[in-house]
Amino acid sequence: MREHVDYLVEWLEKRVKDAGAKGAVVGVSGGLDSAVVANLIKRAFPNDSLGVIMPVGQQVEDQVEAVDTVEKADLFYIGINLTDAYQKLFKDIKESIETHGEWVEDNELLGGANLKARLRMNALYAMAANYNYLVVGTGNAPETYTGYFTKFGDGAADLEPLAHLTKEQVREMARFLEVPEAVIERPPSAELWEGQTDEGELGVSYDTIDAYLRGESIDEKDKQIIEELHEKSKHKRQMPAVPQEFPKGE
Ligand SMILES: Nc1ncnc2c1ncn2[C@@H]1O[C@H](COP(=O)(O)OP(=O)(O)OC[C@H]2O[C@@H]([n+]3cccc(C(=O)O)c3)[C@H](O)[C@@H]2O)[C@@H](O)[C@H]1O
Ligand SMILES: Nc1ncnc2c1ncn2[C@@H]1O[C@H](COP(=O)(O)OP(=O)(O)OP(=O)(O)O)[C@@H](O)[C@H]1O
Ligand SMILES: [Mg+2]
Repeated sequence: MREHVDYLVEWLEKRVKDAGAKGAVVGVSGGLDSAVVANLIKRAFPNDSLGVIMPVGQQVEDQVEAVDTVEKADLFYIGINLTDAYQKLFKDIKESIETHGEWVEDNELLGGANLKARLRMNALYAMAANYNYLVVGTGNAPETYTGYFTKFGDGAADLEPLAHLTKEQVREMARFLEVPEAVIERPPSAELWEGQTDEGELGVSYDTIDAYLRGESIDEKDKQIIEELHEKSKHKRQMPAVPQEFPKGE
């Protein structure tokens, strides 16, 4: 594990240097993936790394696991409460649509959830621009494969050091990095609405997706779910589609 961590730390250092940047920033949620990235960027850039805690609907100090994560990693951090920004933007969008068109109640929950993720992305890029840092994402292999992230939200980053790791490997790395035990044991959640868990929403467990990605045989029903999620989310792993050049003379 030590070699793998060293490899990722060196990879981060090289990518940041090649970009002409000074360091790295990550959003820290109190979950496993961002805890690992927080520790990696602290190792790579001891004096040029930043964690950002961005609650919506809570105070920064109430994000106990996130605060514990940055404190244990000795990572410099900034808290920004995005509650007011989120509520204002959500209300303005909803009122404008209601005035000029039709608000679709069924899409409200997911639309609001993705708005939170994209607001965090905005804050991270503003931080990165201020400090001349790169934004480091926290996507792991099962999330990337199934498209379980908000396009241009938490899916928007300059570097993705965990993209090749199964959830189990991320957990092992977290143990090696001495991430707080409470963070390692929390059920993975996007926390975009009350009671949301990744596995509840995906309909399949990370253990099963990990096994699928390792090439092991899994239940046919689970395989179908995973392959469907992968196919439906193809657009999230590609650049936006562009038309072929308009043929000359037509
Ligand atoms: N075929 C296609 N080609 C090109 N673009 C396509 C498209 N289909 C949809 N789109 C576009 O993509 C949009 C839908 O994608 P998106 O906005 O991402 O939304 P969507 O995939 O519907 O939702 C995001 C999912 O990721 C989960 N999530 C989000 C954030 C964090 C975490 C976490 O684990 O922490 C999880 C969230 O709970 C939810 O299940 C559409 O509104 C449309 O604009
Ligand atoms: N309250 C928050 N403050 C700062 N960043 C956040 C917050 N909530 C989500 N994020 C960012 O969005 C990312 C995606 O969330 P996701 O739930 O996939 O990862 P995680 O919380 O780090 O780990 P887990 O999947 O185990 O919950 C987080 O890693 C983090 O970078
Ligand atoms: Mg989480």
